[in-house]
Amino acid sequence: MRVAFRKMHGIGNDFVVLDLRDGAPAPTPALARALADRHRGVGFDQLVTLSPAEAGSGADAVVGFLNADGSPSGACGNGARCAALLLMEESGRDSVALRTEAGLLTARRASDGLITVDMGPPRLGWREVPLAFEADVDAPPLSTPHPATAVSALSMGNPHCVLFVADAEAAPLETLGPALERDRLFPERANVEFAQVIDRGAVRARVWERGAGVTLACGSGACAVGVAAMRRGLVDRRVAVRLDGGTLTIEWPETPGAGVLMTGPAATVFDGELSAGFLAGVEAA
Ligand SMILES: N[C@H](CCC[C@H](N)C(=O)O)C(=O)O
Repeated sequence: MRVAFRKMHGIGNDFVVLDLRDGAPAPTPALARALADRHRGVGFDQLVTLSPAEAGSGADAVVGFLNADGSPSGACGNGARCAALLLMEESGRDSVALRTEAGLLTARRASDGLITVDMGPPRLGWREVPLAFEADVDAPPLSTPHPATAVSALSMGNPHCVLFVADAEAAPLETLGPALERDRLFPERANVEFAQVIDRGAVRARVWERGAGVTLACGSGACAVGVAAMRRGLVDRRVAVRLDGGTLTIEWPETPGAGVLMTGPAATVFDGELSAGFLAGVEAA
């Protein structure tokens, strides 16, 4: 069996894209983990799969995401931009629709070669995050001690914990990230963002991702940071979220039910094909 893939990234959040539209089998968590290995595999933060969309569903493809540890993710903003780029290049169109676990997401070309994805509305109920028990999502009772002045929990189709800190550069990502990811408040674990408001138009944020660890960027995390800061009245409804790998623009119109618009680049690195030996090694393990 030949398994072709495409390596892509969005401001350094990197992906292996597997096109399953020809009926190829879905990757197992073991294949994801082997592929994610940056020495013995290809290396990625998330594995992105493209599957055929049902006729008449309005979607161009069904897009799925697996983390480097093999666990599923309901949403992935940077991966959605990359999937959209692939589908736009293939079809020659300037807008596409992706069916994801978080819903039908529309993506379109923006100026300067960037891509905007409507990530859908944030989910702000405690059950939707989800939290383990009923609690205020704007003051979630974390068990893990932390240096934040304010905390917000919310879902963009995947769970996020946004911690507002005075200095994002000094945030202990490597130690607090994994502790907060597995805080008992989060039954499905959480992505963790340390956010420092710079001014009404900019936030500096650093990310520890559920199932992937420190990443250079996280699109859904940038949306979560933007939404949390907007809900607290700390920034305007359009904000630049500066991540380690680059900047995403997050806009959340005030219209009721509006989705969060995320704009940023997407890039193709190379196309490749997995060797029979690699696949056999995963099977045998
Ligand atoms: N890098 C992704 C998010 C991955 C989230 C994943 N780590 C999870 O388990 O929810 C993004 O650009 O939105």
